[in-house]
Amino acid sequence: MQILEKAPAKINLSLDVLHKREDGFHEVEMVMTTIDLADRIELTYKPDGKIQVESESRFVPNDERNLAYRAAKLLKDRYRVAHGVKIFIEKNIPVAAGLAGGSSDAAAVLRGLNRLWGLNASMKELAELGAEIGSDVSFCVYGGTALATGRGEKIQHLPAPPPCWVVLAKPSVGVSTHSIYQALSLENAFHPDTAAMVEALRTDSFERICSEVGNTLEAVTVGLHAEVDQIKEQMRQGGADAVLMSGSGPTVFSLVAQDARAQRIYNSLKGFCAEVYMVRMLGYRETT
Ligand SMILES: C[C@](O)(CO)[C@H](O)COP(=O)(O)OP(=O)(O)OC[C@H]1O[C@@H](n2ccc(N)nc2=O)[C@H](O)[C@@H]1O
Ligand SMILES: Nc1ncnc2c1ncn2[C@@H]1O[C@H](COP(=O)(O)OP(=O)(O)OP(=O)(O)O)[C@@H](O)[C@H]1O
Repeated sequence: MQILEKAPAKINLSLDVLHKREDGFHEVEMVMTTIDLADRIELTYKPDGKIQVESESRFVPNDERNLAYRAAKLLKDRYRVAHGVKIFIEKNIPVAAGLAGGSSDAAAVLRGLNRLWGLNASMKELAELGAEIGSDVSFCVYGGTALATGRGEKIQHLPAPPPCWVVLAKPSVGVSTHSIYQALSLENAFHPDTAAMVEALRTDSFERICSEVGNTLEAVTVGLHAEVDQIKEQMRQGGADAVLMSGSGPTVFSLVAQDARAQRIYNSLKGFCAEVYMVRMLGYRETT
């Protein structure tokens, strides 16, 4: 038996860091939404009880360090499952990019194995398990559009943004989320207006969404990788409606309403950056 799951990337429309907690994590307020740039996860039943991971990508580990493996192991242990699985990951989301690629793979494995192994766990239970793997996994279990608080694991669903193009470009550097949070100084940091972004989504206002995008971590990553600012400037000059770095970066995305303008920004970045994508928002969540 085989099950296919799509594992979409996320972007942070806004990301505010409030303070550092005693457990070392930071309290955040993030508005996240999924986009149509996705890994494809193939789950094949294995009767021998083993978990095996395969991927053709040279950037992800094919062993227990893979977040997809960790998701399968957690589910197997917690639900005392005797079955096994072969997990094949078709990697399309750039790695260490601020797009939650690994987290989304883990979430897709939780959703897919729930079906393959017939566990009948609710989405809420899967999201709670996901939080044990990483801060972005709970959001990725549902996908769609949400306000994420706590360290990112407390999810409140929001309406999908109005349809538009998302043009993304990743500079050729990888970024460690841990080191960006470590380098953040909250004195004089920029704080986006989360409530205003939530309101913009609730009132379905593309203009307000565009004027409220903001990310506390952006200045830290820009300080380390000037390419991030160069890409932002190029997108602005191309006429993007909004431009922001996603997560801890270094990927920069722009929101563009007009088809021709999105295509022009995409073409202009292609000559400058190896990894450029032009995709639609997904916005809607998993409901089963
Ligand atoms: C940057 C974002 O991707 C934005 O969506 C998330 O905040 C990070 O999510 P993630 O990659 O799933 O993060 P985790 O794997 O849980 O944590 C990686 C590292 O980031 C730091 N971290 C992460 C989340 C958070 N709220 N505070 C933190 O300080 C911690 O140092 C942690 O060791
Ligand atoms: N299935 C996976 N896909 C991608 N990376 C993985 C996976 N499993 C483990 N990793 C490791 O996790 C690290 C971060 O990868 P990932 O692509 O999830 O980062 P990210 O896009 O910055 O995520 P986030 O936005 O959640 O911070 C990489 O160094 C990679 O080796």
